[in-house]
Amino acid sequence: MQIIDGKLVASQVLEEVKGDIDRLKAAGITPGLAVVLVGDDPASQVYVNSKVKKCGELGMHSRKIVLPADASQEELLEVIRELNADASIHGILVQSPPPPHIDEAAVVLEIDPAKDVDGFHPENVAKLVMEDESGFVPCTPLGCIRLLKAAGIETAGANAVVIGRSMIVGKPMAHLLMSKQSNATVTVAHSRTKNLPELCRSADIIVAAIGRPSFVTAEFVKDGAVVIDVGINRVEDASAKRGYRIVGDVAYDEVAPRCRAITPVPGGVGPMTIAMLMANTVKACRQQTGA
Ligand SMILES: Nc1nc2c(c(=O)[nH]1)N[C@@H](CN(C=O)c1ccc(C(=O)N[C@@H](CCC(=O)O)C(=O)O)cc1)CN2
Repeated sequence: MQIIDGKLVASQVLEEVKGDIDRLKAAGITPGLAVVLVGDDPASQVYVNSKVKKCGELGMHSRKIVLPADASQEELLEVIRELNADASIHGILVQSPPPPHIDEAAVVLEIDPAKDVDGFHPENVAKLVMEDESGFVPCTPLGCIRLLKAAGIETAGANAVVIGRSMIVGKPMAHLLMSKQSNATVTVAHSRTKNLPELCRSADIIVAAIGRPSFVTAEFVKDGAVVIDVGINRVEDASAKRGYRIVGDVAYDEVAPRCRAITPVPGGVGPMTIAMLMANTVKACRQQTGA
């Protein structure tokens, strides 16, 4: 059984990205990312700070904009319009989830698709479906594909089951797996899917992105399957330093012995999200500057 080391693969991606940034800077261009946070959700604060920190480590320009939890939709849209017009910013993202009164779809529509490094804008969604590589692909599924490649997993002809149909992971993941780059046969499962354990047992590759701790148990997994765990769930644990533990959507201890390869949580898909965000920002910078 192979444990796919997301920290290692992320560091390799970041090394490549750093080389690209150094070359852009030598040509007088500094890639810039703007990260917008609405509210004070502790997990979102951690992710936003990690993104800004990573920009600094790579020598990229960044702007962190924090709006109060009661900021209006119009205030947020105004911030995005300003960032769309800022030539030093090549990538823009609004940390998800925003507070409930914010219409996230409308916010995404306001972001210039050329700066939409999260790949959430309908123009980029269409490009993903049409396999137009000029678009931006959401960072987490892009990271999953990179992990499969790094682990030497053959996707062509494989039966893949993606559990979860979110716009941020499940749907884009399904498209990436069925694309001509991957050539897998894909089934998307969700909360209303019948006989889910049986369906998953037919899969060579399972991508768990359902957001429920330890949901995928050994009965879901056939011997020799590859399991990619996208879940990042906080579970209370008084004995843990932070008072909680991060667990995935997969019951790792019982599933891992059955697998050909599996991603752990933490240290699997999570670190890839930020690495692919940096890669998307450099791609956006290149496209906008022609460099
Ligand atoms: N606008 C966006 N919002 C959100 C995205 C996104 O891609 N764009 N993804 C997630 C959160 N996320 C980045 O934003 C993210 C989640 C997890 C990790 C990570 O490295 N996790 C570690 C564990 C971290 C911990 O211990 O707390 C791991 O799995 O090893 C990075 C980024 C939702 N929102």
